[in-house]
Amino acid sequence: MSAVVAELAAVSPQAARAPARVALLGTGTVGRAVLERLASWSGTPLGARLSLVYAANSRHALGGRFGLLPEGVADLLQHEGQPGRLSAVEAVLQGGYGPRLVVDATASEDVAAHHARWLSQGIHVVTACKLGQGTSLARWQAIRAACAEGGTCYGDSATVGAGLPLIRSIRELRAGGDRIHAIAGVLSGSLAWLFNHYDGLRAFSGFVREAREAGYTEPDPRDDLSGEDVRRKIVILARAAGVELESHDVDVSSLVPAALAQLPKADVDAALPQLDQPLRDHFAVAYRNGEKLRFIARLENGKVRVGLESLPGDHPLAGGAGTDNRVAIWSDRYSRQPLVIQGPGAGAEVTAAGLLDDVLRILG
Ligand SMILES: NC(=O)C1=CN([C@@H]2O[C@H](COP(=O)(O)OP(=O)(O)OC[C@H]3O[C@@H](n4cnc5c(N)ncnc54)[C@H](O)[C@@H]3O)[C@@H](O)[C@H]2O)C=CC1
Ligand SMILES: N[C@@H](CC=O)C(=O)O
Repeated sequence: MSAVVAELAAVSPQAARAPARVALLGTGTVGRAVLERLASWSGTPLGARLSLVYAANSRHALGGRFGLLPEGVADLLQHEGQPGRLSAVEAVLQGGYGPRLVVDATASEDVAAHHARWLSQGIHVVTACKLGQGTSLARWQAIRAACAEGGTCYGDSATVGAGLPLIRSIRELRAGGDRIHAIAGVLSGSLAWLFNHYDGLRAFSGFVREAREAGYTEPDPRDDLSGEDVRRKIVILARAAGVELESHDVDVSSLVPAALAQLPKADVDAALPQLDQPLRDHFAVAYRNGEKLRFIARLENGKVRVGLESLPGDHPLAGGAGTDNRVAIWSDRYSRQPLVIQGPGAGAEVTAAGLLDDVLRILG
């Protein structure tokens, strides 16, 4: 039982049994999968623990004091949703006894900027978005301080590895007295998928479009290809490991040519072929050396770098398939051979499951 639920139980057993009141922000690739998973819990003990009282995307919002049926939310949002304001979230979560939670399935800076405020007001936050903990050190510190102030939890498992037990393992090693010496690995599911499929023959841009259609990339695929998404993830892992660095301390080598980086989002798709020749060249060199291309993040001696590497086929970080993330962690107890964690690192279903696992962990 979490501290918050234990406190509620002490005040009123009715309060402790009340379902948690949940607001879901974002009904895109990940948000839709959250709704599907919630719908699959309907009529089960898991379903009885949560009541979805608010859902919103960037255009519409929908509140239901007595709970919304997850299976009907997408339709209702489109036909009956009203323009939403983030300030409405606190009001809609008020009332009733259950713990209050926001699930952030957006990639929105505005939403991330609200995390600390909600946490300090007693609202737990569970997020797939890395803009809360993976950007400025000041915001990361504010989130930690707000958790302490509000007696709340920040569920961040889905921010790195789409819910793989990465952040948790690092925290548990440290809680057991270990120091983290180094972390290295593939942290991008979309880039893993791209380099597991790219054959140097077909256009790289075609693979990028496939990865986007499959829901592996960020809403703007340049966030993956530029290494920005990986920057945020390694920053989150580094801070969890006790290295409190700033985002700009990370040395990132982007795959995005300058001309493509400057385009408005609407023009990106047509310009993706700008990636093709540089990637063909990288691939040709790696192929001649019998090596594989992998997009790697490394934290070593307090320094962090992110970029494309050409690795021997039998290198420990060259393995994996599909969207697999593969991360090696060296610590006091894993000093010769690292702890290696591998598994799908992108995709709607695994990410939604990671988010809802965090929700259940918080409810205890
Ligand atoms: N797709 C994946 O495999 C994974 C994604 N993530 C993260 O999950 C988040 C969502 O990703 P996707 O679902 O792929 O993106 P998406 O673009 O498909 O969906 C984003 C949703 O957020 C909504 N939104 C934007 N601003 C909002 C606001 N102010 N209030 C309410 N809703 C708002 C949009 O309308 C849309 O419904 C991102 O932060 C991403 O980094 C994390 C792990 C894996
Ligand atoms: N775009 C991200 C999705 C998960 O965070 C990735 O490719 O890993």
